[in-house]
Amino acid sequence: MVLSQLGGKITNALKKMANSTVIDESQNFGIIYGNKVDLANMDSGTNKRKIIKQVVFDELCKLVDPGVEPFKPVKGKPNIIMFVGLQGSGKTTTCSKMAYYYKNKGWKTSLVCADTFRAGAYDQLKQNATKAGVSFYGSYTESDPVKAAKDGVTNFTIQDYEIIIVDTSGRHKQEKELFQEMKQISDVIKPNNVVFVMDGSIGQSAYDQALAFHSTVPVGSVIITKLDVKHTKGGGALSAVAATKSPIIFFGSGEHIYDLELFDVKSFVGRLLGYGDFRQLFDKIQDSGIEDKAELYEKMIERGDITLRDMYEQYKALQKMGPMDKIMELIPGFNADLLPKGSGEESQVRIHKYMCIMDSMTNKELDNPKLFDQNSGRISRVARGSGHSITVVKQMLEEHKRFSKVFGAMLKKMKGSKRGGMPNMNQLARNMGNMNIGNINIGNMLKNFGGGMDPSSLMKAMKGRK
Ligand SMILES: Nc1nc2c(ncn2[C@@H]2O[C@H](COP(=O)(O)OP(=O)(O)OP(=O)(O)O)[C@@H](O)[C@H]2O)c(=O)[nH]1
Repeated sequence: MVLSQLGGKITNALKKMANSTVIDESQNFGIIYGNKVDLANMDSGTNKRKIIKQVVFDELCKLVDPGVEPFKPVKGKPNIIMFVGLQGSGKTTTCSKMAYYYKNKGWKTSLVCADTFRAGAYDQLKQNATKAGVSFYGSYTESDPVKAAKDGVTNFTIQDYEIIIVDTSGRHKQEKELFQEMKQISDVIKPNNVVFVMDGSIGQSAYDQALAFHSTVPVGSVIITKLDVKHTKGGGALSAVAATKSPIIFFGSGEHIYDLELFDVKSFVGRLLGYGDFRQLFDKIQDSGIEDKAELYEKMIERGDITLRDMYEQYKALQKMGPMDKIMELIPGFNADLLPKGSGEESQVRIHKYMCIMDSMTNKELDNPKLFDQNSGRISRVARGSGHSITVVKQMLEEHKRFSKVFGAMLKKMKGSKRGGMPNMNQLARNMGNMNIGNINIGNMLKNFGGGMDPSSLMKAMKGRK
């Protein structure tokens, strides 16, 4: 059976199983659990579904994990990373995302354009390098990709760059010449890691394509792109791992520079089987720094009030976590289809606007928003200073009032209560009925979690997965 079809078949079989009262052994699982589960000889009280689910999960994890340590760059020396993949797989975009990732982790990072084939590749990578805030090398006039790659790598090596990412042109396995050229680039720049980029929606051809690349250059890592695209589960990832015997290191979750997620085998398999992804969610929350703000929250609880400065800090953390719709998709059981299309983007833009406005306020105003009620001249001044209209500043202040009303009530309840006084989701949903982030209604969103769950158990559940 083609490996890429496996994920789909298993998911369907599990769904059938969930809807039936009797387990039918012909339901496809033989391929996965083989002789690992002896259903016939199990006690009648055994939860067979649970056991099968676990075995399927474990076996899929083994298929996605080749048992090879992923490449780790070494500090203080040039780490040359060469990207290869099919045309349109998302190579150029992913190179830039990876550069952004390493730059943010404090590595001296650069991008080299060795795609002299596709008109526009140079401009695309150069613009992305600017967005990512990393150095760029490329040439409009050089038509030899091997020379472009060599010059770029030499240029950055002598300047002590630690991460040098080389983007090459996309190719199909039929294109023998292009494959030869890719090999020449690899022979000349001697990459420490060759990354094979694969579109997550690719079907049956995944195995052959991956093999064609791996037999020409020493692929050491795989990145699966476009896992955010609807109905894309990334079953082809199993084929890519099988063909290259290399670990998947990241996956692409959108078109933006920050849409690159560290790959975790269990999370991925859970996602493949439709279980949601607490691990990713927890990592995002941790990266946002929200957890380091214990002191800030204690002060808020003590005051039972939220200032503009507190709101600014919350926005800052939200911005780091990325668009809201992407975060919500990671919550198991949450139906992301209920969110309006583009809602995540819109909320990011709005949050950015509001933060600019708050940047133009004085410390006194940030700590005491009531000052704006006493003197409307302050609103005009902030509008002028931030480059936004008076209407937008007023909208922002209204948003703060709503925010403060809802959370202020919650904070008052939390003060002095036994388990931190966290209300359950239904209570929160009622309180937040009027609140929006961008065009996402927070009240509706929380109702979607189901009333039984409370935020503190959510946090515990997430931590349990760590
Ligand atoms: N939704 C989504 N789109 C992506 C992702 N990664 C890349 N893309 C989009 O896929 C398209 C192709 O990406 P490129 O980076 O230009 O592809 P490429 O592999 O460099 O293309 P060639 O140079 O022709 O080989 C672009 O529209 C990207 O924005 C992803 O993770 N999610």
